[in-house]
Amino acid sequence: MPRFAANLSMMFNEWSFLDRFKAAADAGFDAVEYLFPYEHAPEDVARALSDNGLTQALFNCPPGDWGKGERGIAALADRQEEFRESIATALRYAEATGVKRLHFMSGLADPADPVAAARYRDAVAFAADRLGEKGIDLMLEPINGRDMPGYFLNDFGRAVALIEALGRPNVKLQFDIYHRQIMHGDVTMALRALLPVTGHIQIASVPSRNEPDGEELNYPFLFAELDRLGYAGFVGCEYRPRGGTVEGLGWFAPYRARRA
Ligand SMILES: O=C(O)[C@@H](O)C(=O)CO
Ligand SMILES: [Mg+2]
Repeated sequence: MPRFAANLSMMFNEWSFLDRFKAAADAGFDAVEYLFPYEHAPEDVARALSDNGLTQALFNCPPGDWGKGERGIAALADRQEEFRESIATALRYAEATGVKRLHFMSGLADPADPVAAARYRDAVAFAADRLGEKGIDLMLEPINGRDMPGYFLNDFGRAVALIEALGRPNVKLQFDIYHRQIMHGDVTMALRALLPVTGHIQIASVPSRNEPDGEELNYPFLFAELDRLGYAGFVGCEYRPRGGTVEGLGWFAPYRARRA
């Protein structure tokens, strides 16, 4: 059975960030993920995890100035120093939370620009080395251009080609099924082909990005397929509930972990 991680950036928004951990545990999750923890001290995040018996599945490195529209800085010109600092910051939170995988966003840049491509590749190699020293995997996540117009890493094939070209065992694919379906479709065959390089999976219905309980994709089939493939990682529930988060957890009932 897949091990689900509640995404606290999208789910449980009825609670303040640090209270979402308890809400997720009460709902039956034993792992959480989110975009960014950086508005909170590392020790406060660590306490929210340990108080509620939760495992930190994943979070993102700082993305540049999110409020001004930045979506990562890895492929951007003249941001190398800030990028390196962002990795150091993320590693401080990784040490506090015990997370074993981190994702950093590529940024908004033309994928055909050779300078952006070289910067991104250098950034991945640099971060892979820093994370590898701590036993942490680096996730590369292709994101669809409808949700994030102008995003550099907007193609699964390109992400996998880079992972294979770099040949570093701790650089892996973040396979967000929602993005995959919008960008390329053929989800099941892609899971079968790419599972060896996949380090994290995320889910949502398509096209609404709500609960994974209908619309274009048959999630019960895909969850069974992950079991058939022997996927042992986390499945991040990165969806926006249609209404109340708890009220929308009907899809989760058959998979809910038994909690004391
Ligand atoms: O799919 C997404 O949007 C996220 O996983 C992410 O990291 C960037 O927004
Ligand atoms: Mg995602």
